[in-house]
Amino acid sequence: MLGGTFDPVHLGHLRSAVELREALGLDRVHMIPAARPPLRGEPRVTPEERLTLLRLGIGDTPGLVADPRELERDGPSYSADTLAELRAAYGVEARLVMALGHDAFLRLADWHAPERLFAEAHLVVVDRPDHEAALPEPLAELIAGREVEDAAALMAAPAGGLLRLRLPSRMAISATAVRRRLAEGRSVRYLLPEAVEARALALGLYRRGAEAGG
Ligand SMILES: Nc1ncnc2c1ncn2[C@@H]1O[C@H](COP(=O)(O)OP(=O)(O)OP(=O)(O)O)[C@@H](O)[C@H]1O
Ligand SMILES: O=C(O)c1ccc[n+]([C@@H]2O[C@H](COP(=O)([O-])O)[C@@H](O)[C@H]2O)c1
Repeated sequence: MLGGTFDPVHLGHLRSAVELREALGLDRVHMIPAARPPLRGEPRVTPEERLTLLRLGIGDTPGLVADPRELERDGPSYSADTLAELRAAYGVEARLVMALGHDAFLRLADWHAPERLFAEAHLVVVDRPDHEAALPEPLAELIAGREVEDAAALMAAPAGGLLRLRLPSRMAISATAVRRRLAEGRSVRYLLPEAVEARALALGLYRRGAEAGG
């Protein structure tokens, strides 16, 4: 699982998903837009539009799946609930991994039922440029004893481990910077997949003064 607000999806997300799949030998990566992301304000664009952009971004990429399941639940989009659904779908023996960037990882202790995340899945933390910071104390306690050295050690069990990964193509792309550029009418070429860029420009998504929801 690679969950995100995806407001909008960008090449940093998509390249990370491809490289995660390769590094861990995953059958597939479920990219799951958060309908109502728990720890941030309302996204600029509706969940349905963010899902449409994600589908366009993934296109026919092997092994990447745009997964709408969080749009089908009410209330905040808690990852613990999403992982429980994936666990029920794949069974107790499956290796389940939740991937997240280092910036999101730093807030993990504030998430809903963080211990449940480790009961359902492994956590893989992906390095992002410009996001190095010391771990807060509650997070250090939460992950104590969970960290493993490499993908093989992680995949020896169905859940419960933590691996930090530096993927080959670390990309300093953020959705915040993409939204700012679109608001200012500046180029987003090579930050977004072409089809996502084309739709964002055609609909005037993220344009200054545009309605939330595009
Ligand atoms: N360039 C990137 N490289 C690796 N991981 C990333 C990158 N951008 C985002 N992620 C990770 O993908 C997940 C979803 O990210 P999100 O949709 O919040 O994008 P974002 O670029 O961080 O957005 P924003 O700037 O709006 O906070 C998070 O775990 C985040 O850390
Ligand atoms: O479950 C939670 O409490 C929780 C709190 C914050 C973030 N998340 C998830 O983490 C992913 C990245 O979130 P964000 O806000 O960085 O886009 C996305 O799938 C969110 O639903 C989940």
